[in-house]
Amino acid sequence: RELSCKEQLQSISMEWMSQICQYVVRDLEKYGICVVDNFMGKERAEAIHRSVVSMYHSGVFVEGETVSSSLETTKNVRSDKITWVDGSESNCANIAVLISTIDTIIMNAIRMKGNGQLGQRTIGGRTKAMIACYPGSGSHYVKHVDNPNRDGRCITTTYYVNKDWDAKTVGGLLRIFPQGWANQVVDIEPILDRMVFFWSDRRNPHEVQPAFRTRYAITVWYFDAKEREEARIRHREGAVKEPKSNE
Ligand SMILES: Cc1cc(NC(=O)CCC(=O)O)nc(C)c1Br
Ligand SMILES: [Fe+3]
Repeated sequence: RELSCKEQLQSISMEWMSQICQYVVRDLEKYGICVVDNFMGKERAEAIHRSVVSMYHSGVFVEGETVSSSLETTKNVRSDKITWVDGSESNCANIAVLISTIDTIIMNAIRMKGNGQLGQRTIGGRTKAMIACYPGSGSHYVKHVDNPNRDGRCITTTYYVNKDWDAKTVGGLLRIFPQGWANQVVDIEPILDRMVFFWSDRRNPHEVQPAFRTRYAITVWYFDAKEREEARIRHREGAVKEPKSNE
């Protein structure tokens, strides 16, 4: 019988889990960015890749909503296609395990901190998983901050499912411009089974450079409980326009 999600998670050795959590805590607090390779293991990563490709071909992806209010057309700001999943959809069993794994890492990283906080943030809730596809032929996403105006999102987690990706020939780098690092940039190749964690606020402006091959990424945003509550209150008063990317 198929192992339940819970059993699958337990099969992931606790040792691996605590190793990853130590990296996430240390790197997020020291650099604001953490990159973890071989996050789900090759078999599961390839299964997630197959699921995402078949979902893309089934036509459930839609044009990415621009979050910038400027009059530019969508094409100039970003040209990805997206779909939101919670993991219960058909063909998403492996994505459900990915989401549960990220949840477990974030929750254990906070527990490890002991003060119930990660980078002085109390994590409270998350979005669904947004699967993005950059259809190649130069599709990109201009430099932006995920959460410039305190909408509640505090950690961006992005998982890549691109097999045999070579950025030297097909581009598609995630380039982060970490605030406070002088003019250094962090270039991250969107390779299969790579997980990236970074603060969603103004500390990490980032862009997706033009990609010349179909490029998939799965993103989940984790909320800071207090900031999210404040955003809800402001939103109820109608002062804040919620960007589309929040579920
Ligand atoms: C919908 C949406 C997606 C993203 N994704 C990226 O920045 C690219 C990450 C990557 O694929 O390497 N960012 C924002 C602010 C919104 Br909104
Ligand atoms: Fe972004």
